[in-house]
Amino acid sequence: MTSAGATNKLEIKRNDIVGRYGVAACDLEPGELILTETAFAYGPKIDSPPVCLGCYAYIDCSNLCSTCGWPVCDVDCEVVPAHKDAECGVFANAKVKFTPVENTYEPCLQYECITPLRVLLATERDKDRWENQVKCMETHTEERKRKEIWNFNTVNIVNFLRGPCKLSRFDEDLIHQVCSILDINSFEARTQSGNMIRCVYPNVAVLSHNCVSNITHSIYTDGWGTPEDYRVYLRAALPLKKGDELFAGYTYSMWPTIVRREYLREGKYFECNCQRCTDPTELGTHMSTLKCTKNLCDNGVILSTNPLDAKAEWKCTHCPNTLKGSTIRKVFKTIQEEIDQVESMPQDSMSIEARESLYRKYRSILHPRNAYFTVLRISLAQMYGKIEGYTMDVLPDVLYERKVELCQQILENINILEPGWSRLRGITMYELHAPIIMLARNLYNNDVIDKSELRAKLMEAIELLRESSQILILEPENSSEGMIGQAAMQAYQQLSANLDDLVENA
Ligand SMILES: C[S@@+](CC[C@H](N)C(=O)[O-])C[C@H]1O[C@@H](n2cnc3c(N)ncnc32)[C@H](O)[C@@H]1O
Repeated sequence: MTSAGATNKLEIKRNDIVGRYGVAACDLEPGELILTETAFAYGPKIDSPPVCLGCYAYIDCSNLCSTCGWPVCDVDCEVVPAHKDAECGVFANAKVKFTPVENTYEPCLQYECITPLRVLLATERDKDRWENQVKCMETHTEERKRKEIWNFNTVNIVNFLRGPCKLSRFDEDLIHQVCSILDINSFEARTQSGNMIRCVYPNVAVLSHNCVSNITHSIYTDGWGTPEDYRVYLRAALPLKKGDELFAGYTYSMWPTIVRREYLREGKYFECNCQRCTDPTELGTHMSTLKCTKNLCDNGVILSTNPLDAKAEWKCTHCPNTLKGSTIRKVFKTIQEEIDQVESMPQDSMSIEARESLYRKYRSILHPRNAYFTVLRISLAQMYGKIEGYTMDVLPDVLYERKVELCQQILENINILEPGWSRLRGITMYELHAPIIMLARNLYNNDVIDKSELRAKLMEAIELLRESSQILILEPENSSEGMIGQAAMQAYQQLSANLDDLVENA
């Protein structure tokens, strides 16, 4: 298979269960580029609030494009090709103006048509790619016809584009097909404004899902809205052999099984039966596990009797206590809502305390390695050392120790759930190196460790920086991960060059 920028390292196969899927066409090293491609089209996500149609930043909608009358930041964003050469001309010709909205933070119905419209226009502009790569993408049309989304799209996208937008040249089936292609196959990309958009990559989207993926993808953003913007790079995360199936992760890997499977069933129309989903302990990570809270129970844990059935009972390993699958789902929903609330707070000392307080609150019911603790650990590990009042230079030893513990616990789960060169591994290793150095210095200054132990600790930090920079240096230079990669590389070089002096003069 070839396409502009693609390589010959991906072979596309087909079976009756998943349809098309991808395998390695040759042996691959971790970090090795498998393929790169531009997006066929990209634009706002479903349920997007009104964002600038040039750069996707949140806006108050007071500035409108002088050609079409839809929201943009300023004249620079008006002329971004992704907007100017797409919906701008359609809306201007049809005199379809943006209707002001009361709350600019709420999802805006008028925006639902933007990305489907961009894809429709791309079917005409890039006919070959549409015919050869995009038209054949999975749509799950029959299942979707039975769902609410079908009527929603008929009213808000099909009728709107064919009616007021005067685009009757696109027939109803094609518009529905495009909406389905977007829902089943889109990848999310972070724009320079920090907001997420969705992009269609026909080759990368061939990969099947597995809850333990073996590839990584990075999306490069220059922000100018050209076809090169949002180019994707697909890489191997692990050493892979020719013929090995390549698996993407369609869900957040740190969600528990019941939540991942629900997302895949509702949004991607399949039941995931991977090894991780089948195992009640999630490959020994205990991401779904709860503690038994029965008074007389001695250290029992609650596990699903059949993780492939959301309605199956959950049972204690040590006592007769049982719970319904629906009860567990409700517990997870409540915890997720509380975490979402904390995550919407400004990142300051209060939000650190709010996370620690959630951590304490759920200690009696969740297994120490449960997914929601991992989610809290990931943000806490990145906040200790950065947030005002908690910067590295002022943290007491006990909080260096807390940061080390958080990072090590995250890495234990990453080793199993995101093996190889994952971004989260790179970031966590970077976060871990600093408290190790600070603690080692303090321990040495207080005569708790000697020079050889100090050297060993510094070498541990150097190794973390080496691995972190190796992973993150592959990320786009202007992304937060890419910047951490550059900082890790610099710190690695400096620390390696000065190790002897640092130990001698400590
Ligand atoms: C992004 S597409 C992947 C490419 C698709 N197989 C094709 O033929 O175009 C996602 C769809 O592939 C199928 N799929 C992906 N991973 C799967 C899995 N682990 N088990 C079953 N079906 C899967 C589902 O139909 C899903 O909606």
